[in-house]
Amino acid sequence: MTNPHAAADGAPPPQGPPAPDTDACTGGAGGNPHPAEGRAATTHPHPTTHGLHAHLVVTRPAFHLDITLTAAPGEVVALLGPNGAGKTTALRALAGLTPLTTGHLHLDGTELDRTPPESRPVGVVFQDYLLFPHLTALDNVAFGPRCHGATKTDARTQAAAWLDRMGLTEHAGVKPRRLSGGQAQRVALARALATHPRLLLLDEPLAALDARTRLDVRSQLRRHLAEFEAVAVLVTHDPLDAMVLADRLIVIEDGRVVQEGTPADIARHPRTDYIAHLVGLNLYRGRAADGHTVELAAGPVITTTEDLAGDVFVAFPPSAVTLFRDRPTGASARNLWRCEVAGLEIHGDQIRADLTGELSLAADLTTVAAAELDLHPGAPVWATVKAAQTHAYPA
Ligand SMILES: Nc1ncnc2c1ncn2[C@@H]1O[C@H](COP(=O)(O)OP(=O)(O)OP(=O)(O)O)[C@@H](O)[C@H]1O
Repeated sequence: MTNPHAAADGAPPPQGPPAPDTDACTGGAGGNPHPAEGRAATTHPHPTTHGLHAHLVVTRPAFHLDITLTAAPGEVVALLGPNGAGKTTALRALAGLTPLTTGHLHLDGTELDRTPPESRPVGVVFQDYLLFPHLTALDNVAFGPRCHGATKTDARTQAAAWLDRMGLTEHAGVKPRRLSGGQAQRVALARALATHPRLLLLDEPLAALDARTRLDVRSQLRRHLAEFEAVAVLVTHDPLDAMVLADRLIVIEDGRVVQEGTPADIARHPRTDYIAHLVGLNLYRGRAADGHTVELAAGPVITTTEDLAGDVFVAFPPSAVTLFRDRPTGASARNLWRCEVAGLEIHGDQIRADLTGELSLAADLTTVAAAELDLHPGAPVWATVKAAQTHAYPA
């Protein structure tokens, strides 16, 4: 983690910085962990409201990012998306490390488009923390305030208070190599917050932690973010991090926003295969023909309980699917499809069967049921889903 107050917070470049100390902050000497791709410096006041208002356009030979991003002070927004979607590019553009090809970036009414990273009121926590290896936890945190003009004593007093808030007082004199992943992550967060940023950027902040530590740090981070009064933008691959930490999710695919909303809304109404997969739902797009019947483009029909017209999505969880080896007779489910097992994998304490055929879908069943049905790749099966267990909504 570091702060792209770059020079100001003086985080080290990843490949190993010159050794700064808390007195060594001289506007750029500290080094930026992710060198800016170039920009001139100016800050223009702009009469927009508080918070973040950004239209980020970055064009590269093989990639085009074009997203609009707004967030109110106190709001935590997660950028979620598959590899290569443009999340990091968006974060770097917000930090000033990647220049905008076009668009704008306003924070609390000030235009930052051309403000260099070290002059932006922005704090960044990177997934690999990027703490100065030769400075103690206290001096890592004190570096930001020191660069903002605090005396050495003041900077250290502020840093001590931040470490205390993070529950790290007893580690204040420890160098990063002697900190656990979770502790280093909290020092990194303290270092970003110690400069009182108006925009906090977190790049996969929990990715480097093992599962157990991740659980603890996730709940601590949630608490700190709840207390943070400015805008926080989080980049993650992990839907759980996004759901737990963010007030609002912005899903990016191929450089564009494909869906935006509260975690609950996105989990219930996924609009792309990527999101449906993330939240563990089977998702189809079709046309509601007579209210309760949705005709899928690929052929089959799904019966739902919702009364809709026009283009719709239909979703249902793998746990709603019941499998039979022989065609069921007198089954109450109105949705019945002839399928074949394409693959089987352990999914928690269940077996997940991937099915192809009249409809492609995932079905969850117990290991006992899988054994009784003698499921194996290539096995023919009948899949049923009750209409009441499907959920349809306008596309
Ligand atoms: N400095 C760069 N120069 C040229 N292309 C780049 C650069 N950085 C990223 N890209 C490309 O831009 C696209 C978006 O990358 P980006 O890292 O923003 O995606 P991401 O959503 O953060 O992905 P991941 O989750 O894998 O980190 C990718 O195609 C990537 O290869």
